[in-house]
Parts: sequence; C-alpha cells; structure tokens
Amino acid sequence: MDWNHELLDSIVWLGKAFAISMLGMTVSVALLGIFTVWGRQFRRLTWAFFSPKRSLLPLAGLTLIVLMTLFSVRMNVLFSFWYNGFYTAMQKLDAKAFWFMLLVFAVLAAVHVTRTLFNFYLRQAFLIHWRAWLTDNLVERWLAHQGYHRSQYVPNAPDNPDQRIQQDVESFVSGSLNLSMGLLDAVVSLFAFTVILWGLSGALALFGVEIPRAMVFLVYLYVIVATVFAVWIGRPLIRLSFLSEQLNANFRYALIRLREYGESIAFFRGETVERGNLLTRFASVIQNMWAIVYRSLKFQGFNLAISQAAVVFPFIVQAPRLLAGKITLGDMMQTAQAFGQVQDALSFLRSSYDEFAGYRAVLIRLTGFLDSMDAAALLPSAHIVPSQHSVTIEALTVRTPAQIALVENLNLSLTANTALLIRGRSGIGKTTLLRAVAGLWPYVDGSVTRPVEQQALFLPQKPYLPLGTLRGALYYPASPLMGNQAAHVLQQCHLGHLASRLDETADWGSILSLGEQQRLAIGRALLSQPQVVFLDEASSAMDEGLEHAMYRLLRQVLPKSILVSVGHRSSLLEFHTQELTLLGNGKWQLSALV
Ligand SMILES: Nc1ncnc2c1ncn2[C@@H]1O[C@H](COP(=O)(O)OP(=O)(O)OP(=O)(O)O)[C@@H](O)[C@H]1O
Repeated sequence: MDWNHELLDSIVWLGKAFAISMLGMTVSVALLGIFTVWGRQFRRLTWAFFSPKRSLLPLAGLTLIVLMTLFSVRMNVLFSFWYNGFYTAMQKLDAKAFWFMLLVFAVLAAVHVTRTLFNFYLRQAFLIHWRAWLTDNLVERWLAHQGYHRSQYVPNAPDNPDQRIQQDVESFVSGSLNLSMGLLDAVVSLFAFTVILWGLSGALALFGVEIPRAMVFLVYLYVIVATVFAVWIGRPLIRLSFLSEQLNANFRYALIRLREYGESIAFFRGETVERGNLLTRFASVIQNMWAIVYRSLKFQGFNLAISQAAVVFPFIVQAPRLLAGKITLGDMMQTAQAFGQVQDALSFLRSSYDEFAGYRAVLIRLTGFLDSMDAAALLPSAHIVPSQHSVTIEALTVRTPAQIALVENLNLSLTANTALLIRGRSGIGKTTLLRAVAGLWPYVDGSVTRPVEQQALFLPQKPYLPLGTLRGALYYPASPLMGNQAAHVLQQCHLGHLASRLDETADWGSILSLGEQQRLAIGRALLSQPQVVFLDEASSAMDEGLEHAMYRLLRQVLPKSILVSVGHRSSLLEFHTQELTLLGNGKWQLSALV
C-alpha cells in the first residue's frame, strides 16, 4: 500500500461504496416491504419520518450516518494494511520503515478518534430527533378520536399503551439504526476484507484435495454452518423477549394500581390479596426470565465457542506458508485481522439474532398500537350535531357490548334554562346514556344535537384532577387565569379554606375528600360557563344540604345553561323541568316536572 496517495484512494473508495450502498439499501427496503411482514411494519413506522415532503433533514442525517459507517470500514481496512507494514518492518529489522509506520499510525489514530466522536454525536442527535418525532406522533394518535379511551372497545385492545409509547419507541429507533448500520458495516466489510483475504490466501491440501484460496472458502463455510445452527438455537428468543416486555408491563401496571387505589386497599386490609396478585404476576416475569437465561446459555455458549475457535484458525492455516517463507509476518498478522473482520461480518446475523428478535417484538407491538388506534377511530358513535343553547336527542338507541338494549329510540328536546333529571335503578344505563350523548360510546344509533367543545361540560361522579396546582385543576381543561375569580368561586362552593392554596402543587386527587372534589368540579362549571352541564351523580358525595346549595348556585350563576343530571335523590327534582326514567330493556318514560 502506498501511504502517500492513500487519501485520494480512500476518497474514491468511499464515493463508490456510498453509491452502491445507497442503491442497495433502497432496493432492500423496497423488497423487504414487498416480501416480509416485518418489512411492511418497518415501512409503516418510518415512512412519514423520512418523507422528503415533510423535511429533508432526516434523509440528510441518514445519508451522513451511512457515509460515516463506510468511513469506519475504510479505517479498518487501512489499519489492516498498517498492521502488515508494521510487522513486516519489524521482521525485516527496518528502523526507517518502523518509524514511518508509527507516523502513519499517529495520523490514522487521530482520524479514527475524530471520526468516532463525530459518529457518536451524529447518531445520538439523529436518534433523539427520531424518537421525539415518533413519540409525538404516537401521542397524537393516542389522543386523537379519544383513542386512549375508546380503544378499550376494540377487539384485541392493545395492552399497556404507555409502555409502547415510552419504551418501545426508544427500542425501535435505536434498534433500527443499530441493526441497519450494523448490517451495512457487515456487508461492506465482508467485501473489503474478502478481497484482502483472497490476496493473502494460498492453497491448502485437505484429505488429498488441493483447495486454492482455502482461507476464503473455509471462513465462509465455517460461519455459514455456525449461523444456521445459531438461528435454529436462538429462534425461541423472539417469543420469549416479546413475552418479557408484556409480563413486565403487566407487573408494573399492577404496582401502579396498588398506589392509585392505596387508600381503598388499606381500608379493606387487602394486602394479602394484593400480595398474591403481585406475586402471581411477578412469578410469570421470573419464569420467563429463567426461560430466557437457559435459552441464552445455549445461544451464547454456541456463539462464544465459535468465536474462540476462530481466533486460532487463521494462524493454523497460514503457519505452514509463513514457516516456508512464502509470506511475511505482516501478511500473517493481516490475515488474522482480515479473517476476524470477515468472520465478524458474516457472523452479524448470528450474533445479532437476539437483538433482531427483540426488534421484531417491538415492531409487532408498535404496529399493533397503530392498528388499534385506527380501529378506535373507525368505531361508530352517536352522530353529534353542534348547536347553541339547545339539546335535542333523536332516535337514540344505546346498547351494551352484548347488544342488550339500555335505551331504545329516545327522543327529547331541551332549551336554554331547562333541566333534565335522569333516574333509574343501578346498572340500568344512565351513565352509558351520558357516554353516548358525549360521543364516547360505540354501541349506539341516532343523533344528538348539542353545544360542543368548551360549551358542554361533563362532570362524572369521581372528578378528574390533573397533576399540578389547585388553580389548574379548577380551570381544567382550560388554561388557568390569575386573579381573584378562582378564590371567589372556591368561596361560593364552600371551599374557602383552600383559597390560600390555589397555587400550591400537590396530588389534589388524593388530598381532597370526594365531596370537596365534586364541589371543585361544580366550581369548574361556574368558571367555564358552558351552555350545557352534564352531571353524572356529580354531587352524590355531598350531604343533601350541600347538594341543594350547589344546585341553587349553579342555577343562580348559570341561569341560561341547560342541566342534565343523573341522580337518585328526590330532592333534586325541584331543580329540573323534565324527568327521564329508564325502565330496563330499552324502555323509558319522559315526564314534565312543575
Ligand atoms: N365497558 C363496558 N363493557 C361492558 N358492559 C358495560 C360497560 N360499561 C357499562 N356496561 C354495562 O352497561 C350497563 C349500564 O351501566 P351504567 O354504568 O350505564 O349503569 P348506571 O345506570 O349508570 O348505574 P349506576 O346507577 O350504578 O351508576 C351495566 O350493565 C354495565 O355492566
């Protein structure tokens, strides 16, 4: 190798390798997308990110990463020639060549360090941008069409969507980059070092047969046989790693529920049941971990044995030629290095099989998530027509998932300043009717004309208080406003003792009593002044006096608003103008109240 002209040669090599690699990668992605399921899943998850219509930066970043990967192969090739020159200089006791090779090494090492650092930065920046984009995209899909809630009605609803968004996206982007660039590195190294090995390899007599260029054929045979066995041994790891993610997420979910329902569990002294539940879930995690350990022992044991045998193999094959003076010590060392590189490259599939197994599991989970979000978006719901100051329900039929009618052919109309009280025995379908009116329930026919968005407020029995300040909870989902209005509303809702803590951040959902939370929710209605308020037993935790006071307040502050309440107490009747009684089997009765 002529080190004085190496810069130009390397640039030409890089140019050619880059053109071929880009072509090869494009064709591979297209073919994988046509012939394999996981290729299609990969394309589905990556297409939008790399689309030039959206931005040219991802493609530019990927192009640069490909270039840096090829650069790294070229550096390995240069180091392999450096080894040859260096050991040959030592064997010949050539001091001038020795010092020259050290100078070459200094240049190579400096380039290597710079390239490695730049490559690290480039890859990390690329991964961060990709992860941020994909997470954003999945969160958007999760929130769109209320997929986070309505996907529960989809057959085979996705388990643990939180894990998919947080963990799988990370594994997906890093797995995609590591595996694709690892494969590119392997293929290009294979070509580059096979050429070197070809030049260094001699004939070998085996069982009386003369094999020309034996080293090249032997390394290929060696690794191909090893790969076939490794794939066969490692195959069960795909299913095991999929299970591992799922079982861990199930266990984590059970732990989170324990924290969430801590108070109820503590009242019940339900520790024994909870422990049993947690340990059962954890036992599945452990059982699967052992299965992975035993399978990995076989897989890694095989891989290690193969790699160790490969260390001495080239020396054994080349030793007779070195001892016969046909090759130099430098040739011998370069053979060992090139053999190692070809071996590594060919072993890529074998050694990254378990990573690929995990990667496929991630692909299945992420596309499963997208499928259920798509299915949730297509679920039917009541036809909602926006209107001002009126609610009209036409031919509304609401069923359970088992197609049992809860309400059949309901028709009613409410105008400003009127109020409807929905009553009926427990489990008859009152909450489900409100879900249908909100557009959440999929087992429904008919249409609802009503105010929409911020003009309609649904208050459930157990209010949702977001993490953050009390003021934020009071204004939710609108942005909180500073000023005295919030404190005034707290006073009105008999929550004056909390006025000084409005801007305190705390877990308000677990601090406030249910009755206080329900009054806070009434405060939300007073602040947001919607045209219609749906109250689903939203005052059930208050005593009758407080409930009375809250309804009177609602009527005073929101005289024009329509109220639709679900409640059991007869004392609510005086605040309503109509009563809807659900009778079961879809039957209902509507009557006017005076
Ligand atoms: N997600 C669901 N999947 C299956 N069935 C459901 C679901 N949600 C509600 N149901 C069923 O629909 C029926 C009506 O439930 P709903 O909660 O509307 O009753 P309700 O009248 O509000 O009862 P309560 O007064 O006790 O709150 C019940 O039989 C319930 O089991």
